[in-house]
Amino acid sequence: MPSTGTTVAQLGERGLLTRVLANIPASRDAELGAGDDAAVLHAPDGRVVITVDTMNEGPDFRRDWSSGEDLGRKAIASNLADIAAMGARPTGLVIALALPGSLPDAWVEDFARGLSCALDECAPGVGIVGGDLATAERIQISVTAFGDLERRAPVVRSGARSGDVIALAGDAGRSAAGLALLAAYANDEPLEQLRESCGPGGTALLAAQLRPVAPIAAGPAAARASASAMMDVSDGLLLDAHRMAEASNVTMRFERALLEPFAERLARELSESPGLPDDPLELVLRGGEDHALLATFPVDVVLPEAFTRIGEVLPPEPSRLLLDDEGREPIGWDPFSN
Ligand SMILES: Nc1ncnc2c1ncn2[C@@H]1O[C@H](COP(=O)(O)OP(=O)(O)OP(=O)(O)O)[C@@H](O)[C@H]1O
Ligand SMILES: Cc1ncc(C[n+]2csc(CCOP(=O)(O)O)c2C)c(N)n1
Ligand SMILES: [Mg+2]
Repeated sequence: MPSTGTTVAQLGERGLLTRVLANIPASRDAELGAGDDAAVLHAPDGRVVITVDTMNEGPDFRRDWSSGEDLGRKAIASNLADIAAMGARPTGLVIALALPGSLPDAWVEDFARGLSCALDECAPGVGIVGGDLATAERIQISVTAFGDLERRAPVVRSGARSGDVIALAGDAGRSAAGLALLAAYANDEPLEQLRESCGPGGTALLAAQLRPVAPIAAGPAAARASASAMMDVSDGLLLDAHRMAEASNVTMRFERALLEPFAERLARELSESPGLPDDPLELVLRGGEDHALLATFPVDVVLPEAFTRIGEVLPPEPSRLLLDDEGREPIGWDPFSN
């Protein structure tokens, strides 16, 4: 993207809207898209699934690590994962952006490209139906996403039953491994150099952190296959599974042998980045931001293609979380204590 050297302040709200609106896809489900006071979205099921999530420069991302395109992609993955986690099909999004006046306009075009590419790749036909522009000292990105249940019941966190299989669609620990690489090296090395020194495996982990890809289609697939409970894993497998276990009043037991392939993949990808981190299985258990789908299914169900079995649901025990027979604490990401 050739930079014209123009800033957001020079472009102004109108100019910015023209730039942004020119580059974002429309939604197949929009009767009226962006451009008026509000949008009109179809709700074929009659019920609407709604979620909102905010990313703030500083606590949630750094501009020297994430490009505009990275953040556009991450905003789509993290928000559509919440819609998918209800078993719903995404129908549209609205995006509120607060930008510093000094931000180059190329950043905004880059961001819009990230939105479009991620939508094309993981939810074709879903688009941005509106948004809001404001100014702030640091970038804030707030996304509201909508979804349709297609006449199914929502797949809630409280539906896990003793005897169910626990399954995962998507990555575990790879995004956190990418963040660990950034934290360990990126202050001394430019990102390009870091990509070279950590090899293709490390580069893939950086991408998992900066541009996570969520298995959006797996959400409705799980619902069609009678998933009993589901959520996206944003704060870490143990912490999010603990939320599901509490809501369902069950114990979730993960099998070490079934998680080992995730840890082995991580170990391979980290092999050219010595000194990092100590135990890949701990990253699999505690790492957040992969936006994988954690679901439970009755034991006789054939798991949808995207899902891998990782454990089983037990009746409530003193420990809500077990790794084989060892009790585990719900340790993961908490935005207020990190
Ligand atoms: N400010 C708020 N007002 C009302 N409800 C809230 C507020 N913040 C969070 N919640 C609700 O609390 C629940 C848990 O929120 P949390 O952010 O942990 O989960 P989530 O929405 O799945 O997040 P993630 O984006 O990390 O997947 C959600 O149902 C959310 O709507
Ligand atoms: C610069 C920088 N600092 C920290 C992190 C880690 N981080 C941010 S949000 C989040 C979990 C999901 O958040 P939420 O629950 O709000 O959706 C995590 C693990 C990062 N990626 N970049
Ligand atoms: Mg969630």
